[in-house]
Amino acid sequence: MTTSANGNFVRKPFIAGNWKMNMDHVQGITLLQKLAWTLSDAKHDYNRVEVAVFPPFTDLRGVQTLVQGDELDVVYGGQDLSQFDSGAYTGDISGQFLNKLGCSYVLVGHSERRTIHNESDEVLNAKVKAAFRHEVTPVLCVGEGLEIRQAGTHVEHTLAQLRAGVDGLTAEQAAELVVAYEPVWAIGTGEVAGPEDAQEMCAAIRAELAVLFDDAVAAKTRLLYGGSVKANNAAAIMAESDVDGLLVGGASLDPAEFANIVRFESHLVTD
Ligand SMILES: O=C[C@H](O)COP(=O)(O)O
Repeated sequence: MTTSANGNFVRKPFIAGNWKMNMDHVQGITLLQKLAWTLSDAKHDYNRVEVAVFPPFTDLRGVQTLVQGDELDVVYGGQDLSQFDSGAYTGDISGQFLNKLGCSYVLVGHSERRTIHNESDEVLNAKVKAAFRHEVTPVLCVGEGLEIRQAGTHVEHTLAQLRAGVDGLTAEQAAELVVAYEPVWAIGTGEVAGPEDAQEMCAAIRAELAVLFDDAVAAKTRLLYGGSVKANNAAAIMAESDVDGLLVGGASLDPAEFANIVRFESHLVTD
């Protein structure tokens, strides 16, 4: 993350927990309550570091009720949305429904959607646009698999996904967008891309946004890293200048561990 002379962050850090297909609606409420209590005890400043959770769809109404009832500062979002607004699309969820549930964000093109559900760049671009249509901020996920990493074409591959995902967006939308770099080989495997790998890709994504839009957009778009993030590696990754946040999977299911990731600043090594 980049800080200005007064110590404030240039872009507000964004720490997000993707629960994936874990936590039914009862378990989800308990997890969120424990997270909120832990952060409250630690006097977490939500104005300084934004905290988001991405529960399964079936948990969202309960999460909304808890967030509203207890006036929590945690924001939340869906793990996917339809590229369509309504109609005969069995099993799909409209961005309008997410908006109505108070979702601030929605994941688009998570690697598990790209691989297991074969979602194409074209469909993902339509989903990004659908999210904006319904005033839900998309978190566009990009990243390479192991073979591409080993072939050394990971930057080119990931930038191609980025270009396809943001095609047709306005500069204003691109500045609001969040992009998550997730090397697929580092997801849920315990393999962590090093902070320098996260920085290499985030810098490349930012440079590409400057080409596709302009420098002002590139300076505003928040870029996340995701892949086996834990409390013990979060601070080092967040210390990289172009990394503005973390998309956390497994470790977000443990409220104490996730709260420690959110509080990465307390683990920063100072000279
Ligand atoms: O959405 C989160 C990423 O897929 C990372 O998952 P992970 O932290 O379990 O590796």
